[in-house]
Amino acid sequence: MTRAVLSIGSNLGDRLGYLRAAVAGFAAELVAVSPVYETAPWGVTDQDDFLNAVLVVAGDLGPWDWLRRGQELENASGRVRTLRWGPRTLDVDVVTVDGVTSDDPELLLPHPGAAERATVLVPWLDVEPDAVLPGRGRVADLVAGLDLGGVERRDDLSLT
Ligand SMILES: Nc1ncnc2c1ncn2[C@@H]1O[C@H](COP(=O)(O)OP(=O)(O)OP(=O)(O)O)[C@@H](O)[C@H]1O
Ligand SMILES: Nc1nc2c(c(=O)[nH]1)N=C(CO)CN2
Repeated sequence: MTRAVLSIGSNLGDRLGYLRAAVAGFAAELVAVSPVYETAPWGVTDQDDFLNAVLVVAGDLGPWDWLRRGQELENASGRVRTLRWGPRTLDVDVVTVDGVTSDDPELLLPHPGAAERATVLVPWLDVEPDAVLPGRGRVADLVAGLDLGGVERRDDLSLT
């Protein structure tokens, strides 16, 4: 049994529909679903805004199973891999799995970008106010040090 925090995002096509498909894909393991945020793109800034959310999941699956399930859902969304950090129908990142650390490039844990990404930490904080990013500290403290401009909660959109 493991518990994982997943970051989901979309900025191409039916963004909310793709996020809902990700939620459906983890329905049996869902512990919590965050609000939806509309977020300005980081990395490659010349692309459309994303919708981002965070899922907490738990079940009889290991770290690689969470990754593979996420990749299956990305593929099912018709995701085409072009540019790094470029537009995508669905992205599923494994942020943490319990206290597991991994330096395998195919599954880096905790996700190395998470500590700097308001698009991950802000929705995570909504569902787990006491969350800790292993090795980096309390999510609330990390969020306090970030620029939250361009991260707007969309209470008119729901994943549940
Ligand atoms: N924690 C992780 N979650 C998801 N994919 C990971 C993780 N660690 C490594 N990877 C690998 O990253 C690759 C997918 O990268 P992808 O193209 O989705 O990156 P990205 O989402 O554009 O960038 P970033 O990884 O910075 O969020 C896959 O090969 C996957 O195996
Ligand atoms: N706002 C936002 N920007 C991004 C995102 C994302 O999920 N949200 N994902 C990216 C590639 O992983 C690149 N840029």
